[in-house]
Amino acid sequence: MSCSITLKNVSYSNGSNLLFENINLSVGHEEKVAIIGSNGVGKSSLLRIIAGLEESYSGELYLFHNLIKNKKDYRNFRFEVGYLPQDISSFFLSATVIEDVMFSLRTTGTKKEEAYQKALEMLEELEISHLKDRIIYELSGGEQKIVALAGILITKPKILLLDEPTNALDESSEKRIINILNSIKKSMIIISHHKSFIEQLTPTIYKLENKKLEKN
Ligand SMILES: Nc1ncnc2c1ncn2[C@@H]1O[C@H](COP(=O)(O)OP(=O)(O)OP(=O)(O)O)[C@@H](O)[C@H]1O
Repeated sequence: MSCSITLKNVSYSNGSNLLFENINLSVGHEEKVAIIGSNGVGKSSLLRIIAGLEESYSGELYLFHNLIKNKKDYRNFRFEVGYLPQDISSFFLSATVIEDVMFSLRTTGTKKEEAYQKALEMLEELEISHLKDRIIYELSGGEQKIVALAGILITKPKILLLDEPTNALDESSEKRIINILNSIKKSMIIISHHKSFIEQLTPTIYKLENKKLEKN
């Protein structure tokens, strides 16, 4: 199988607290994998490792079969991985929705006019065109989640890492996210407490429990 993400014997401690030990996981090309587990077991920490934000783990992380030893190695893949953190309060770098979604694309070297057009298309695709000129921090939590997703999807990463993508969303917004995630062909790891949400995305569900990651 062609793997986008591989973890080999990954262990991680938060201070003196061992969160997980010898975790192995393979996420294939365009495969969707969900991770569930109780509060505080380390799901977000595991996703942060895969997102290149934690270095103090042991074991091996591979992206597209390349061993990632440090942040410098990770830099080669920074446009291939889109990470949506659980807490998006410091996610946005621009004031308005359109500016922020454009900004994401500008970081990849896209010219302003093209970035503007593509950002408009992305807002339309996610059905949030009406929010275009709104100040992001005046939006609801759910609206902010969809704007954050727009900023990630516009750069067309090959891997999506989504930490609780629907935790602030109402039923209709959650449905919209399900449709969007089902329509895009990317390798994904999705963390969620909502089993009904996860089951509409993928049959491949892992549970983090007792420091181990097991197929659910
Ligand atoms: N910045 C931090 N400093 C200290 N401890 C932290 C920090 N972030 C997380 N922790 C601790 O690490 C443990 C794992 O947290 P993590 O967020 O990875 O769990 P989780 O499974 O994602 O939980 P939840 O389902 O509640 O989001 C928890 O005990 C948490 O209190």
